[in-house]
Amino acid sequence: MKFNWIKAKEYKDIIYEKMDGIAKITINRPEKRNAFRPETTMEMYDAFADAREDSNIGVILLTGAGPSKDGKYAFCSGGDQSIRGNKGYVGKDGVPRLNILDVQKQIRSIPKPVIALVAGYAIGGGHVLHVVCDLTIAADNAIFGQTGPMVGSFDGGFGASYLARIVGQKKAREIWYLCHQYNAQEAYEMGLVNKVVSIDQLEEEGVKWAYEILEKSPLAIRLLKSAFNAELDGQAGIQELAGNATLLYYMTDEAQEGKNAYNEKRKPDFKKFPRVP
Ligand SMILES: CC(C)(COP(=O)(O)OP(=O)(O)OC[C@H]1O[C@@H](n2cnc3c(N)ncnc32)[C@H](O)[C@@H]1OP(=O)(O)O)[C@@H](O)C(=O)NCCC(=O)NCCSC(=O)c1cc(O)c2ccccc2c1O
Repeated sequence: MKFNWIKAKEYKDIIYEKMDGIAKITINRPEKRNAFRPETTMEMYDAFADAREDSNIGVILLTGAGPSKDGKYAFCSGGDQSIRGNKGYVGKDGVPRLNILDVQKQIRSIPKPVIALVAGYAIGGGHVLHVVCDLTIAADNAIFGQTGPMVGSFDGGFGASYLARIVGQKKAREIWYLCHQYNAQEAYEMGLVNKVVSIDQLEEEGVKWAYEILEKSPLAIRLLKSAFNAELDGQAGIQELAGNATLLYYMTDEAQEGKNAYNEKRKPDFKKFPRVP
């Protein structure tokens, strides 16, 4: 099915579109299996920030452009090794960066579900990208794996610890120590993806899941996301959950009384608010 995506902003390395409450970010470097360079990552950060700020957007899809000229698909093959320096990935400004880590944190903390739509390779830092998304829908041609120990890298953050929460310690260690590749069915069986569909159904399925989520209570979804994160993310996770508690508290008459009293230069009257058991 063809959807009426509307371009939301012009970028070089990504395509950013919106439709009916859904934002879609597509990494668009198919000739490099959608490997990211610092500019790609900066654009992704900017687009995710826009999707966060846009109150009409409730779900974000993250995917990779394809197929490339040789007919192969990729979600993302991680950091672009051709511009990797000795302090990170070097962009046009000559500055080395590992700024995909900022995007990982952003995906986790954005108070809206992010769904990875994976066709073809999700490898290395590209694999970690789908891992940090709330949900993953895989095409039947999807291939998953880490390459770090083969190419002189590793992601000891979410790429290791959150992966282990998803597939278990033994499997996560296997994935990183052996650097094998796993097909969509194997990924489904280890709980790494939520569903496997045919390649021509991938976007349709992602949009269907997004529409289903959009029908649900936005605050309930927001609170659930921060609740799922809180346990693993330590102080940062608790901050997110607590921020949502503050958001809800601000909506109460009790909190309004405090603010109004301050602005009206009077003593607040909190006595009228019950202390529920
Ligand atoms: C993804 C592949 C398994 C696909 O294999 P296939 O045989 O289908 O395709 P080719 O290998 O021929 O690739 C076609 C074409 O694309 C280029 N390419 C593919 N991936 C990359 C890449 N990551 N960087 C640069 N270029 C890439 C390839 O060179 C070909 O170009 P030609 O001009 O020769 O046609 C296979 O491509 C593959 O294994 N790719 C490498 C995967 C990889 O090792 N990725 C990096 C892992 S490390 C990482 O991503 C990483 C990034 C970070 O920012 C971190 C930050 C903090 C901590 C850790 C980080 C981290 O680990």
